[in-house]
Amino acid sequence: MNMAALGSYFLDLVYSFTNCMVCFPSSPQLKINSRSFKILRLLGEGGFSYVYLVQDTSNQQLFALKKIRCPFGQESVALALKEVEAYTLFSPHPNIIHSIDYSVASDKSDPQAKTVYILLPYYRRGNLQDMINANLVNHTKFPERRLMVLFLGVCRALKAMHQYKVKGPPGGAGSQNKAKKVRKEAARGDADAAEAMEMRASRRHREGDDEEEMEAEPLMEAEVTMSQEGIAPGGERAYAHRDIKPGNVMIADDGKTPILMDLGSLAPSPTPITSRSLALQVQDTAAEHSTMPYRAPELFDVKTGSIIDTKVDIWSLGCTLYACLVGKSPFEARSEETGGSLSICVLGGDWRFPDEGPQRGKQKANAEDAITDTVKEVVRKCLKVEPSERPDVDDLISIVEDVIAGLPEDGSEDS
Ligand SMILES: Nc1ncnc2c1ncn2[C@@H]1O[C@H](COP(=O)(O)OP(=O)(O)OP(=O)(O)O)[C@@H](O)[C@H]1O
Repeated sequence: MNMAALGSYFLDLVYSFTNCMVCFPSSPQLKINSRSFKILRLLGEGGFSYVYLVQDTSNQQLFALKKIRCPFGQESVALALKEVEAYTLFSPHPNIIHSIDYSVASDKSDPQAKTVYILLPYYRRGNLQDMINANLVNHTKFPERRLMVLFLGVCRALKAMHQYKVKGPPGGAGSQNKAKKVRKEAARGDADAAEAMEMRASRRHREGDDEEEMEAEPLMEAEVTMSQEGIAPGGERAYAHRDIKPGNVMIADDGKTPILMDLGSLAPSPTPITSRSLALQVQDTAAEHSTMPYRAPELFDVKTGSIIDTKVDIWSLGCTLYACLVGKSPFEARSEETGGSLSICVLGGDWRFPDEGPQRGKQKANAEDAITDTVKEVVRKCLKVEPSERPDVDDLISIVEDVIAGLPEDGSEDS
């Protein structure tokens, strides 16, 4: 790692420790496509990324800025840009995050290293995991109806992904040619030219003078878009999110609308597992992208001849709903209880609600803590070890709508 990269890495590390910028004499600033932002604080971090709260210096508007380090050249840039592409794919959707702008910055002293910045709307209420944590600390729980309405929103976001309809070529042939050009440039290793084009496109988009063209602008040698090749406009091209978990569901400012985020793990679906090497590759990708306590059993031990499809998300939804009801994933809960490994619990479908099993009598004592049977049934349906026994997203939506219709209004609608 060169000195500049080391310096930037160190700064990120300091931010992550301090989680606050006030200890610096003045707030650091950065520019995304000639627009200036003041970095206010670190919101969160993932494997190779940091998410900052930033403020547009021209109008004080707040945004979240995801900074993805790509130290390994074109391949890691393509991966980060795949995430950018995913943000534009489903936009606009009320329950899926969209990106506002992005840019790729070069490191002057290391031509290999790049940093991808993605500007996102800022959700001040945090995510479902933050709400779960608050419930655990305050000994409170989600009002069931409100929870199921949130859950329904997540299901609707997934419907848009699982049943994505291919759009026509926006921007026409011209922009398709540009797409090819950037791909060629990137392939030639002329990443700076590709980058300059992306930044110009981004600027045009922001200024609103060429929105169509921006939509069609190539974001990368795109796994996501390329997977649509050969499918006529209007035809279905399913995608699986592959990392559904409470931490990836933000809560909009109205307190009622869930926003599915972190589209970095999005992948075309289904994937027929035609060889042992593909099985291992899919398993490795799952280990990298899908959070273990929420990961479907078929991804722990990928079998040659099987098909991995969108049912992996239905499993993760079941785990997410359980976590909202109980405080942690069903398999974390069970492996802590039994001392067994998490993967064995997942593969065996070994989980239960806290008021079931040997402790039942004792735990049932507090009727207020009881989870409504119809809500439990939603979890049970999603957590079938055999993927084909899980409902698809349409079935799940109608099940959840029926459950909501049968639930009493929550006492106080906490906004
Ligand atoms: N738009 C946003 N508004 C507010 N907070 C956000 C936003 N985006 C991300 N965050 C915060 O940053 C954290 C990390 O974001 P994100 O999940 O996108 O990063 P990641 O590197 O992909 O992490 P993961 O390891 O979970 O995949 C989130 O859990 C959340 O707390």
